[in-house]
Amino acid sequence: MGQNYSDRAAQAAVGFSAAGEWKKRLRVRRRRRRENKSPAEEEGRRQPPLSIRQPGLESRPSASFTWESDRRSDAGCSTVPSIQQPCPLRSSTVPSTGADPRPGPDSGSLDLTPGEQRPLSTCQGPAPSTPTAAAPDMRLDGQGGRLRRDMSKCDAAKPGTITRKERVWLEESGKNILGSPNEDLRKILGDAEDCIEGAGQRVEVVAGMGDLSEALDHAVGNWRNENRCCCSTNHHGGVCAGEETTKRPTKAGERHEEVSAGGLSHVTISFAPQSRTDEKMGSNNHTHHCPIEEQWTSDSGIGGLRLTVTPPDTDCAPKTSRSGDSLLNRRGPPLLMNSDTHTYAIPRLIVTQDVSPKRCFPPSLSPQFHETGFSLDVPILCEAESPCSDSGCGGSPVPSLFLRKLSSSSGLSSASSFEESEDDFISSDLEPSGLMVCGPDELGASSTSWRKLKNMVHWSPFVVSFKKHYPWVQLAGHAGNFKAGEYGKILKKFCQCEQQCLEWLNRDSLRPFVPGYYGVIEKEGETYNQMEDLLSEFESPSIMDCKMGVRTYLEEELVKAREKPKLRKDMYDKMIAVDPNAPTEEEHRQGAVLKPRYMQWRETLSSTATLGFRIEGIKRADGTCDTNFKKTKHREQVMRALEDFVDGNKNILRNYLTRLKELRVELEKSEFFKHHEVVGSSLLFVHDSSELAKVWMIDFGKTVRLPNKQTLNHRVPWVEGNREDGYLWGLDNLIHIFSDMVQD
Ligand SMILES: O=P(O)(O)O[C@H]1[C@H](O)[C@@H](OP(=O)(O)O)[C@H](OP(=O)(O)O)[C@@H](OP(=O)(O)O)[C@H]1O
Ligand SMILES: Nc1ncnc2c1ncn2[C@@H]1O[C@H](COP(=O)(O)OP(=O)(O)O)[C@@H](O)[C@H]1O
Repeated sequence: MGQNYSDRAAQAAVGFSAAGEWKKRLRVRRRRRRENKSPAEEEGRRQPPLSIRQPGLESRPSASFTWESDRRSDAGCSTVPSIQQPCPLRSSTVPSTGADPRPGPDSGSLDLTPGEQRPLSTCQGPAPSTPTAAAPDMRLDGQGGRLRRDMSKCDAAKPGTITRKERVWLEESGKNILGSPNEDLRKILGDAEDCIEGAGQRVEVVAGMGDLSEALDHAVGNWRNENRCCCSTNHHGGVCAGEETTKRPTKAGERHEEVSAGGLSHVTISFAPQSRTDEKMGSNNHTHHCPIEEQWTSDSGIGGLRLTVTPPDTDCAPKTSRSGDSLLNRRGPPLLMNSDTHTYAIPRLIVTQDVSPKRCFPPSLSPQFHETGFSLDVPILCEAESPCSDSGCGGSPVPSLFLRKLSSSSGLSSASSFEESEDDFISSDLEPSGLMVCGPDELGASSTSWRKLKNMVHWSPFVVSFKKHYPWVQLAGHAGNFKAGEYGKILKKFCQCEQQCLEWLNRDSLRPFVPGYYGVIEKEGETYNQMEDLLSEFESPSIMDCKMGVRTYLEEELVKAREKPKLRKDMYDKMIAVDPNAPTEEEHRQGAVLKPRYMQWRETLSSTATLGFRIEGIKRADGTCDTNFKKTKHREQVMRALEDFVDGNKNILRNYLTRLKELRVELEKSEFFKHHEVVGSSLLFVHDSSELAKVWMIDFGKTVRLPNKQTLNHRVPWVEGNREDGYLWGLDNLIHIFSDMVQD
């Protein structure tokens, strides 16, 4: 902790270079490419099919599983728990098919996963009647009416077993339920967590498999954390375990888990509401919110896992169920064919190099801007400025206390805020270098200045080995913005705008596509938003950050730049590092540019303006990183980068494509998305050698709520004033590119 950053970086560098590990990996990777082998083939890392059978079923009520497959994408449906012997965990009231299973506020208990009680419907059996329309080849199975199964692929010989080819999904959300055990449990626990947020409740989780304990640890850790509250009611967790009849409350913060020989783990987690307000959170005005309907109704349907929530004695219970979101009702938006021809108007404030000198600015503009160029007699900001004051978090009343980005002065301390990590690896330099290795080899021990650090993180990924068993990579964004959290969580510098977005998004239909949000936390005098670490479920993940939309600055940034132009020397420096001829003569003279000018230069240089997204950075499983995509502009260049990212693996491409399409469906339905201008937000792509491939939306620091009832279409071209961001247009193009690559 007391160690200064340069010492630790130097130490890391020594170990790093000595091992020569990165270079070795590079060589292996190149060889693999030459031989056209996947990393899995090369390393023989594919997991053998794992078979877990529950002994002692007779004495201990549970469902049994046979886990037939390795870990795959949740979209791929290839991880198949087959329910061998459905068996009630305890006699509880299971709603009949199609019935609303939710209790009234006074009911004693709610079983969110009624699946264990019933066998899956057989191929021969009659389809249960259901209020929801079913396609001819589909019908509801017997699991409480909210789980759907494609019966057309059912194996007639083993009707109760879900085969590899089949797809089982939640009717309401369309989400596949097959996935890795940890993922399944996390989902359930995540749901429970949200219910708990409403008020004090008792949540019982019965995990039918011993190897789920890590996920339990994760969730219980989350719940136990007293700082996680994002509502005014503070909870403390008392956790006990064992047979239902031997539940014994323990001290808050403790967890006892009993894992039987058969691997059945039954954990009861009780949360008692406290009336006091969390003093720590006092400065941040958290509003208590009731759990919304989706959170009550989104069960997992996983046999063997059971979640029982005793509803609070409050009026927060949901009133209506979500309906009409069936997968069957999904509609795909039209594909855009000629994305490259799409053009957007460029606001007149901004001068790019190829703009005709005759271009003139409207008289409404500040006198600093006129035909002859900028008279740059405006203050020069030698350091990057916080967008929370300059531009970011636009629209939100953000006190300057909550800076989203670091100012130069706070940089060094923020860098050292990674003291929880064992090694800090910072890769090379301001100079974009194409393929970069995520190692500190090039980083001299003398590179202590914040300026240097900030730039390095700006231009190349920041790899941090959190104490918690896995490395964490910050591919893009601002140095010092992140800090290690508990296992599975990261802390990002507090930004009220982002907080509000994450809170809403965690209750929106987009929830599966955003990091879980765990409230505000204070650590060492700094305030952070605590969120899910999206890398934690992967092994040696490959990561890509794609910034979405046709515009990377808020409309209000333009307005501000006109009213109070500020010159940015740091942006000028970044500009000439890429292209010394990019600045105008005037800008050269001043050695500075305006932020929107820089941002727009970046947009037109890359694919942002022409495709509605751009690649910010890629980190591959072998440790190599590349952030030199500033000039990746054309479709073919993007395809090459993507090809390289997935190492030519079509299954991964396919899984990404499925996930992107699912995201698009949700975006088109989302209330949040309709009502927000989403600028500077990224899609984080993560996959690993098991071919698990997921995409999430991240970075909502410049996602701004629209006034009154204004809504956006997110596809139509932007003209200043309409606030359109081109997010969906970019996603359409991305999907189109992935589709073409899958078909190729
Ligand atoms: O990527 P490079 O070329 O380094 O440019 C960066 C990114 O556009 C940042 O966006 P993001 O945070 O999405 O990565 C942006 O922060 P904002 O999002 O605050 O606009 C920075 O503005 P400043 O923070 O003002 O420097 C700008 O300098
Ligand atoms: N929830 C998350 N889980 C894992 N990695 C994340 C998460 N959020 C951000 N990152 C990493 O940090 C980088 C920067 O994140 P971002 O939110 O864009 O930061 P900034 O606001 O500083 O631009 C991303 O490219 C990604 O590598």
